[in-house]
Amino acid sequence: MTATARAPYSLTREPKDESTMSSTASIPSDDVLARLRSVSPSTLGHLRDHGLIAGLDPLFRPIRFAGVARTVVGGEYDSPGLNRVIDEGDERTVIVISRPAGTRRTTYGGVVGTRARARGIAGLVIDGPVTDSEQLVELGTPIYHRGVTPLVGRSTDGLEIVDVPVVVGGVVVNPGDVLFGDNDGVAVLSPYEVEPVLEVLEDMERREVGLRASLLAQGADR
Ligand SMILES: O=C([O-])CC(=O)C(=O)O
Ligand SMILES: [Mg+2]
Repeated sequence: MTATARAPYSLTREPKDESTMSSTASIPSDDVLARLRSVSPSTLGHLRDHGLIAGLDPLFRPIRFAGVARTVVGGEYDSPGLNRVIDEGDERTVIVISRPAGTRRTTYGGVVGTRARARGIAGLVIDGPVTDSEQLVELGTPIYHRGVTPLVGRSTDGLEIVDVPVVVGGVVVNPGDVLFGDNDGVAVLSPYEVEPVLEVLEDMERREVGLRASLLAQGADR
C-alpha cells in the first residue's frame, strides 16, 4: 500500500430525508440517463463485479444506451408480454428478457424489432438469441444478446410473464432498475444508487483522461 492510496469510493449515500427514498425520487431524470450514456460499465468494473452483465454481446458496435428496465420472462414460442411492454415503452425503456424455457429459439426479430424501433425503445438485453439480424442492425435499436438463430416464434397464445425480477447473464434485474451499456458490457443499478454511482464514474473517467494523456506524453519524451 503506498502513501498516496486514495480512500475507497463510496457508491451509496445515506438518504438526506425520507423523500429521497420515495418512488418518484428514484426515477432517473432524462438528464441522468443522458449522463449514464456517457460513462462505461467497465469503469464500474474497477469498483465491483456485482451488477455487471458479461457474456452477452452487442449486436453491433459502437453501441451506447441507458434506460429503465421493463422485464419479460420470455415464452418459448410466443411473445404477448414482450409486445405489451414494447407498446407501453418509450425512449426511456430498456427491455430485459430472460428465457428460462430455453435459449435455442427466439421471438425477437425484424417484426418485433420494428415495433420496438417505432416506439423509440432505448435498448434490449436478451439472455438468448435474436433473428433477422440484418434487419435489427439496420433498425439500430441497441441490442445485447447471446447469438443468432433461425428457430423462431409460432403463434400459440402462450403465456409470458412481465414485470418480475429476472436473471440475465447471471445478474438479477428488477423492473425499474437502471441499465446502461456500451461496447464492453451492460451495468445494472438499483434506482437509489444511480446518482452517487454516476458521480463516482464521471470523476474516475475524468481522472483517466488525464492519466492517459500523461502516459502518452511520457512516451513522446522517450
Ligand atoms: O416473430 C418472431 O418470433 C421473431 C421474428 O421473426 C420477428 O420478430 O420478425
Ligand atoms: Mg422475422
